[in-house]
Amino acid sequence: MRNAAFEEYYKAQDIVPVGEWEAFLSTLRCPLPVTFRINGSGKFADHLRDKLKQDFFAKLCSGELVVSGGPPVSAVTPPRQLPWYPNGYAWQLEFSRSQLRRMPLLRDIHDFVKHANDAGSISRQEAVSMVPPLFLDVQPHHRVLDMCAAPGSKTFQLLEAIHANSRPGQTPPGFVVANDADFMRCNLLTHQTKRVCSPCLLVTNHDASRFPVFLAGAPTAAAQASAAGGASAPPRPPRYTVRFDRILADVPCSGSDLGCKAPHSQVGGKQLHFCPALRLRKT
Ligand SMILES: C[S@@+](CC[C@H](N)C(=O)[O-])C[C@H]1O[C@@H](n2cnc3c(N)ncnc32)[C@H](O)[C@@H]1O
Repeated sequence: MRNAAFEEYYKAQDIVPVGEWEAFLSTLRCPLPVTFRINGSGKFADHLRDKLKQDFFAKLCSGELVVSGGPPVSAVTPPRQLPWYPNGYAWQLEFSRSQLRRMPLLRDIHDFVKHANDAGSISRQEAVSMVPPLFLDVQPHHRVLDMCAAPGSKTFQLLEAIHANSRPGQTPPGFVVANDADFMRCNLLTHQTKRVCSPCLLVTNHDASRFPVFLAGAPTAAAQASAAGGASAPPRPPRYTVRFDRILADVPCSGSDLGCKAPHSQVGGKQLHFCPALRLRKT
């Protein structure tokens, strides 16, 4: 896992002290642990968390492991609950491939997580990616704009916050506008977020640097009466510009092949990978 161009690029950024260079590289080479989040909007979320703990993780910690054939495998790192994530819904698993192959209980856990992910009751998501929506402290009445939203793991969390504490069948007053400049990725975004089954979501396909102004009309008494089958021609409600209470701009990483969909800047013949309009760059 060496890439001369990558190293040259990062050295040129001058962000890693010389004495920490090797530690920096070896940290980058460590495989990421599997992390996942139980989807809090599902009505079985607590049940799922307890099942994982009791049926799988408790057995793992009590050493009930059968190893099938071959040389002994290294000790398994116990699953770790991410302590900062609410309700004990986020977990981290660190199994190597050989452990997974040789230990039936680990295989069962792996399959369970995979199927629960396919069914929409959990989401595989990196731990760092779970953090921004938590910091936004979204409340059910908030109007939220997720500017660069696809494939939608953070949108999912934002919607969960909008629906927090709502009773079954109740529609919260807030909403999330999830936007992405890439049409195909908007498709992915719709697929991912439809698992929340929320009427409080609008998916849009715009360049976030030229995001259109949203107009809304306050429902007048006449309009409400009309909707209820009363008056025939309600007057047009006054228009106002929608202001968002929370905005998430999860702009593309500088090294990501997703790239910015706004025009790139050219400096000295080199293309700069950042969103000029968003004035943000993520490394
Ligand atoms: C880091 S990803 C977003 C990940 C997403 N927030 C999540 O948690 O699943 C960045 C996204 O920004 C989109 N994008 C790039 N340039 C954009 C622009 N000018 N306006 C809106 N979206 C843009 C890309 O298509 C990509 O889907």
